[in-house]
Amino acid sequence: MKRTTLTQFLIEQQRNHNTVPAELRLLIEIVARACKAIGHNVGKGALGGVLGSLDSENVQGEVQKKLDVLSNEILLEANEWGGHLAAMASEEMETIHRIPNRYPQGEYLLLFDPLDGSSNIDVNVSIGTIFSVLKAQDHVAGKDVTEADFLQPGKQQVAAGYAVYGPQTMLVLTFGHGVFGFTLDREMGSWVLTHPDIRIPEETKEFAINMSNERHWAPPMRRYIDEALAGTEGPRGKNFNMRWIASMVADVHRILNRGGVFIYPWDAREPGKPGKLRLMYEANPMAFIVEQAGGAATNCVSRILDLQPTTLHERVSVALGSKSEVELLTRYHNEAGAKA
Ligand SMILES: O=P(O)(O)OC[C@H]1O[C@](O)(COP(=O)(O)O)[C@@H](O)[C@@H]1O
Ligand SMILES: [Mg+2]
Ligand SMILES: [Mg+2]
Repeated sequence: MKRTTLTQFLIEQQRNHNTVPAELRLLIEIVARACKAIGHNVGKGALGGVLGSLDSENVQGEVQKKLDVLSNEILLEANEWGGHLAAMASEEMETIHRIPNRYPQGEYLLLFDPLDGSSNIDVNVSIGTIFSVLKAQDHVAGKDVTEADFLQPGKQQVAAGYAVYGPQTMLVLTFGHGVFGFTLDREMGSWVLTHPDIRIPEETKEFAINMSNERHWAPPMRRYIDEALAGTEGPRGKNFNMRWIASMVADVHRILNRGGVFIYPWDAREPGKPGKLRLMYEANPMAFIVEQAGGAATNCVSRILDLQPTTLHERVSVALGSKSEVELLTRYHNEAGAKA
């Protein structure tokens, strides 16, 4: 079997589609290398002293795990000098991180959720890293990048991807021409293309949602799930299965491979907050990947990739996966005049 490594794949993409200029290729290779290092630390577990929490909280008031901080540092350090970046933003940092003057400045902006699924770290369940790449708009050499440069709708992403640290370590990427999955060959240390052109099945009988929040949901959300739970006797006329890993990366990875829908909706406990997940680090990159795999992604009302962000750490409701299901639950919200 012919083995295509990540480097070979990226060079081919550059030749065939002209979507991956050399600078972007280098950036992705550096992110991939950082993910390899994060995966290595994840794999050490208790032996590496990487489990457990720190005393600190991140900007969203969440207690930081040791691996949240370590993964953030690995990504920052790896990308500072070689990533053709103007600046980075992370779920774990209050403000943007400009590339220090001593390093060459580039034209890209990198955003990441360094460690997704933090609650699963200490119980040895799949976790991941999510990232998104934008171009700095009107970037003028020497001008300081600001937070405003990051506030671009997700449809302007030039690349997005995630790494999943599970039974296998995988990297899934899009540049806007399909979705490609690479498995880490742990002996050789190289990413090998194992899932070319991932497509999400259009129809599904499986949903992923945290059911413990049901009593707090808006009526259209309850309608959608109630109808699925009614099974063959209900309006959907079929039985549904449920899965919830509590790592978005792992749930989305399953959906990419066998279909399904992932939902983290608005709920009434914090009515002023649109949802739990972060638009820039979680929803946008995953929405780009899911659309590129033939699925759909909305905030239950409209397309995620069209949303104009107003702040770096903005939250959003998320419904993504098999197209027909996302369209149905989005229609229920729109018919009920629900707000996103
Ligand atoms: O704990 P809950 O409500 O099930 O939420 C799980 C969700 O929270 C997240 O863990 C948030 O990600 P972080 O670990 O990066 O904060 C998602 O990955 C996941 O889908
Ligand atoms: Mg996350
Ligand atoms: Mg995180």
